[in-house]
Amino acid sequence: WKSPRSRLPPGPRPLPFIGNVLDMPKRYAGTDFGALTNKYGDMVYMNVLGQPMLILGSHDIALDLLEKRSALYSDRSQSTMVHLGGFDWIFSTMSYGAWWRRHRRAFHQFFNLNAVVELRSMQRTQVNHFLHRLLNAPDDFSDHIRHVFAAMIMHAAYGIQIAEKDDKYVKMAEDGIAAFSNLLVPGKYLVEQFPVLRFLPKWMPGAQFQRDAADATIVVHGVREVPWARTVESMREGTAVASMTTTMMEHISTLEGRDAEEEETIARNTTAVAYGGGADTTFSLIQAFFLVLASFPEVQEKARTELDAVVGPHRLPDFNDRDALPYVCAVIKECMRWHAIAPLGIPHRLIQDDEYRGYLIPKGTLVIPNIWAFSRDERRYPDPEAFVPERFLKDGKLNADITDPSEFAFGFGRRICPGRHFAESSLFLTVSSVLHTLSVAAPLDATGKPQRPKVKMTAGFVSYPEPFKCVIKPRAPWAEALIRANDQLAA
Ligand code: HEM
Repeated sequence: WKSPRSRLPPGPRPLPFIGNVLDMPKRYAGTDFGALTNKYGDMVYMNVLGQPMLILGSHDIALDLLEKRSALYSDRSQSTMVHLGGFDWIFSTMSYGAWWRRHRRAFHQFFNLNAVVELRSMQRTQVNHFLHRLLNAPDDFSDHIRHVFAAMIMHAAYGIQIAEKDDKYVKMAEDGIAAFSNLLVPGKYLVEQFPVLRFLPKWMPGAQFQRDAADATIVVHGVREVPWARTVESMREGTAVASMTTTMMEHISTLEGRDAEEEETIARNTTAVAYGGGADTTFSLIQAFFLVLASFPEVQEKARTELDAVVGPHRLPDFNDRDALPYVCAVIKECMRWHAIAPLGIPHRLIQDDEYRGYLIPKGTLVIPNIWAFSRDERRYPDPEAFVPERFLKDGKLNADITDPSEFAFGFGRRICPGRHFAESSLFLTVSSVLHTLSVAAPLDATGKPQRPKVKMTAGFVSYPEPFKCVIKPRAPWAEALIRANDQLAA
């Protein structure tokens, strides 16, 4: 016979009242949780202020629980602050159930593998603008990366063409992400542990959370209502560009009563979620890609040899070239492995007691896949801190025996990222076009020696490389001419 506690997976001993609060990550969550995995094994159980948590240090266990048992492991924890701040329409935070499923289905309709093909010509136009901006103002590369993915998503969701600078819709969406992240800072709001506090009136001392939540609700309006209303208005005027919003509105116009009302709510919610889910994540990966180029010059050399042979100097690479560009594809895979964009994914919540490998996993446990640790698994990826695209290749082709990082970077099971096909096509076009036309190098110091940027990633739900400098130039006169010929952006 084993006591219930000894049947739980191993983990650090909890302290009275606070449990394992002191064992929570202090800096970069991937490495801090990775250290617990090294000590206790691939399943680490903790209890933080009454909330059970299970940290998964192995990709195989994540697949066993979050994919094979996804009927049990697809819920999310509910946050009082997200609710009070008016953000509970974001379906990535919704409980597992019929309402979430309807959102997910609506979203999937526009971003599934076949549907994203429709978005390719828009992506092409945006990447051409991006190359042109890099040519005109190379030092602002980080702003251009943010702009290109913001432009793609605003176009796909609303048919809105954003301004070159200080776009008001992008500003609203960014404010929304900031307000949402602020509400979710771990440990910031006591009301998360003691939901009864939500009844404190706003003016009471200690009710700052009420005021913060009220401020957030104002931002929500900008994210969810303003771009939507603008597109509906342009539909009335007959000037709307085809988008997720116009297609959904056309369908809604065939419905009546409650059906129409519910579908419209779902449509507003899913269009507004696209920016929050997609802009930061893709930005983070391309930022890491530029860091790689400035840090490992040999990668560019090898990619160019492949691109010169397959694409040549008279055109830009396109989606149809993907199969003929295994090295470029391996660079993208290695970027996704080397830099864990969402190091802990989004935790899944277990809806009933479960047993796995002889351990009890209690109902309500938050299961956290340590995606960063999966990407550092030395059995799969020897010398994991090195940037080696060749690890994905065998005899000049992609090697199907090596785990593709997109099998864990986008999460798991029924909650797997529904924007992954769109993300992957955006990444391919951006990476291949930059490699084909531009040279990205480390800045030189006073003695003319390259100053390789420091590789440091930010902590947080989405992790980015810390700001760095690089020198961007056209790789040859033909490349500059090609960029200018393919894009009419004002100089
Ligand atoms: C490289 C880019 C991206 C990465 C690494 C990424 C990663 C993730 C991860 C790890 C999750 C959590 C999955 C889970 O719970 O197991 C997720 C969920 C989600 N992602 Fe992405 N994502 C990316 C791009 C996008 C894009 C472009 C969109 C939208 C167009 C998007 C929309 C979403 C949404 C809506 C969810 C919530 C799904 C749900 O809870 O049902 N993501 N993503």
